[in-house]
Amino acid sequence: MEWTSTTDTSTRFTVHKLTFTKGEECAILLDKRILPLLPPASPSPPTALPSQSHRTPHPPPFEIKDAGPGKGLGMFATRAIPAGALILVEHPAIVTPGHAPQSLAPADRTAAYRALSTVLSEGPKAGILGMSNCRPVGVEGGQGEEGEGEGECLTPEEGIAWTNGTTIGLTFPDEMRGKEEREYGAVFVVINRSNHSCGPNAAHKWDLPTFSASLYALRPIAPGEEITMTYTPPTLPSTFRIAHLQSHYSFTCLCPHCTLPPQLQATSDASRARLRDWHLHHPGYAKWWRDLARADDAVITACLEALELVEREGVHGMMPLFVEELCRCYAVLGEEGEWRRWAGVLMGLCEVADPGVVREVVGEGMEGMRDVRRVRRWGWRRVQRMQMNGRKRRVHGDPPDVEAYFSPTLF
Ligand SMILES: C[S@@+](CC[C@H](N)C(=O)[O-])C[C@H]1O[C@@H](n2cnc3c(N)ncnc32)[C@H](O)[C@@H]1O
Repeated sequence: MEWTSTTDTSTRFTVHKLTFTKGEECAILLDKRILPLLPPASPSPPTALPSQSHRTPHPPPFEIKDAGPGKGLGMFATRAIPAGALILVEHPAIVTPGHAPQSLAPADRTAAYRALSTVLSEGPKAGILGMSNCRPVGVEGGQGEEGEGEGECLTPEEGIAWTNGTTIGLTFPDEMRGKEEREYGAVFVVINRSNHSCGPNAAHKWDLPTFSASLYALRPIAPGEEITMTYTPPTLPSTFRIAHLQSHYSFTCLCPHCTLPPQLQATSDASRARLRDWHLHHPGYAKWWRDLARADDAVITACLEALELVEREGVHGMMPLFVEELCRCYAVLGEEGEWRRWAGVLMGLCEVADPGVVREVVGEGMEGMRDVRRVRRWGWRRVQRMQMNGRKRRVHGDPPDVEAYFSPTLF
């Protein structure tokens, strides 16, 4: 990829164009202080997907088509997509700061956003200007001081950035500490065609070194099914979600999770609140594994219950949290059948989303799958129980402390 310094739109911002190896282009409106910290121009291997090809599957498992009244276009599966599978890898077409340009004088703000499309070649420019814009576009050309209304944008580029911008991580210099200063959004011409659902079946992951995002399935997606993401935290109460989607994206969410009868809506909100606060109300592996006063199935029971709620509410993005806990529990209990079952689920779910967690749980190079005794803390609890029963000595290397035998809460 190649960086081309282009337009200084104000003392603070500049627009850069990045051209990738296959000719895709990205226009980036940046605080100048970030420039030296951008990824090097040379292509680098992806960090997100070490175990698989990081290219969009061929042919792509989706098509873009009309999504029905009021929804505009959407992304639809053209074949079955398994849970965790890669759907698409894409470079952004534009990147913009979330808030800072709003403080610029209208003329500078207009120039900054305008430059985003003018630096692009005709094809990518048409691609970006064809994206959805849910904001009214006000007076253009920097004369907008009086004309600016609520949520109004000065140029189509600004409205498109607001409607489609997906938060990405960049590297920031120390002096840029403010949360708002560090908020950058990227618009992807294909990924951002996916519409919202409060029970989404897909999510995306940003990879800074390759300057790309990977869209992947959160659960199995059937052929013909719409591929959806969430634009708002799905465990918030439905009234919050609906208000947020209306104010930010100008649509009323009519997904099945927001249009339940009142009684069922209250139950759904309560279930989502429980999932959101799970760590406050339920025992977790970290506090349980050495605590032999707690039942062996305490965390497992809680996780299985959580997974039922996840399934019922369609918030599959939370699944890996609980599946990881199950794997760790079954490892210390030395239950090979259950461990293999859940490790297989985790590997599928996290191949794209979080390969690091798979390495931690299953071991480097999946060695735990070949020999479970290589899994960290394998059978520790079982051995301790046998030892307590006088049948076996302590496992080599484990601490002989009293906490290992009794719950700290008993003292
Ligand atoms: C990021 S775009 C999604 C793609 C868009 N449908 C298109 O045609 O390009 C966001 C816009 O799509 C529409 N949209 C997304 N999800 C929707 C939903 N669940 N119901 C109705 N409209 C939705 C809204 O107009 C929203 O402002």
